[in-house]
Amino acid sequence: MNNASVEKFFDKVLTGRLTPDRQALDIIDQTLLPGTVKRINLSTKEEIWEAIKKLRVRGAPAIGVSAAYGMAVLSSRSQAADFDSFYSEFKANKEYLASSRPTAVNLFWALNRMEKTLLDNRTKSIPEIQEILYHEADKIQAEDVQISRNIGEIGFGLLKDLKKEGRPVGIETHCNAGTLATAKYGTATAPMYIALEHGWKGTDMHVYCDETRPLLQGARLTSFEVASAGITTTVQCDNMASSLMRAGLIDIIFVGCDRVARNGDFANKIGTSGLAIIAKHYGIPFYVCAPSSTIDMETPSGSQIPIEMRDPDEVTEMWYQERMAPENVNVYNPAFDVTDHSLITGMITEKGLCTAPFEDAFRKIGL
Ligand SMILES: CSC[C@@H](O)[C@@H](O)C(=O)COP(=O)(O)O
Repeated sequence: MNNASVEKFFDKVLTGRLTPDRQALDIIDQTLLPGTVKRINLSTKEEIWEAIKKLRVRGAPAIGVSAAYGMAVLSSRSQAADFDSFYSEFKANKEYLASSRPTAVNLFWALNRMEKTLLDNRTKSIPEIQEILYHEADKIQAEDVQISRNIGEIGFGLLKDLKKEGRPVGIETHCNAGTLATAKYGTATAPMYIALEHGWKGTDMHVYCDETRPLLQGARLTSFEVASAGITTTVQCDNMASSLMRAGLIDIIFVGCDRVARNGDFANKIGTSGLAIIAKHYGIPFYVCAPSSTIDMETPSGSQIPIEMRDPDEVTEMWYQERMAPENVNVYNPAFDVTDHSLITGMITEKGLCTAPFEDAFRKIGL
């Protein structure tokens, strides 16, 4: 794939943007993928909340970008006559959007950043502040593109070291930490897209996407993205990871994260910790791709990360015509799990590669 076609691919699947009149968010509805590629507009606070809650837009950085744009759109409609009433409307909208999902820290990070911008500009007129909020959301979006690019360049360095003549580099990933989950390159997928930009062919890599039960982000989203970009792709069920690794097909694992605690423990899509444990057993390098906005120095360890529990129907009915389990059976359905820092080979941030001890490494990159 040449650079022009990589760019065309990105244009098709980009997640966070505004409509031209800036009155609504324009997102791809990820619940319909891969069968239907449909863009939808979100203009009310209820629509934005519902889209995040229902995973129409999902993935930690994309949730943050959407929340920032959401605050800019909602604030632009304010009829408030003075700063205090403008700010109290802002705070009510912020609190409402913050209640959509609990685990990905980027949501709160982006909302707090928008609030700080508003407060830093409190002496300006309301129309000026409304414009500044749009500008800040654009900045968050543009920074996310650059952050993913940097993560991709570092990850690409690791891929280059693994390249051997006559055999693709085997990469396993879990859930979707791809273009759909960010503003452009993804985090866990960024090394692959950057590899294409550096002239690798799609056949130089083989990406193994865990299907990612229960909502199948790996099967529906990552394989769709990566295959659309022309990279050799295979989907396997989550319980096949050990079999893949034992067969010698996996050289490296890249995953994303929803929140990284100060000690390096991190929450990511349910199933990630199991993957890390299996990788440790087989001696396969396990890398977490982490924008610094996902590292939460206020959370000491993984035990303090709030884990979202989701609707039991996602396990018993959601993707099938018939029920998959008896009516009223108990269901355990956490959306995320915590991986212990001892299982991580390295954490790739946009500011450099962090290795244990993680707290020291995070301090060194300015967190
Ligand atoms: C760059 S996205 C990182 C994570 O948000 C991703 O790996 C993940 O777990 C997403 O979960 P989801 O429930 O689909 O929002």
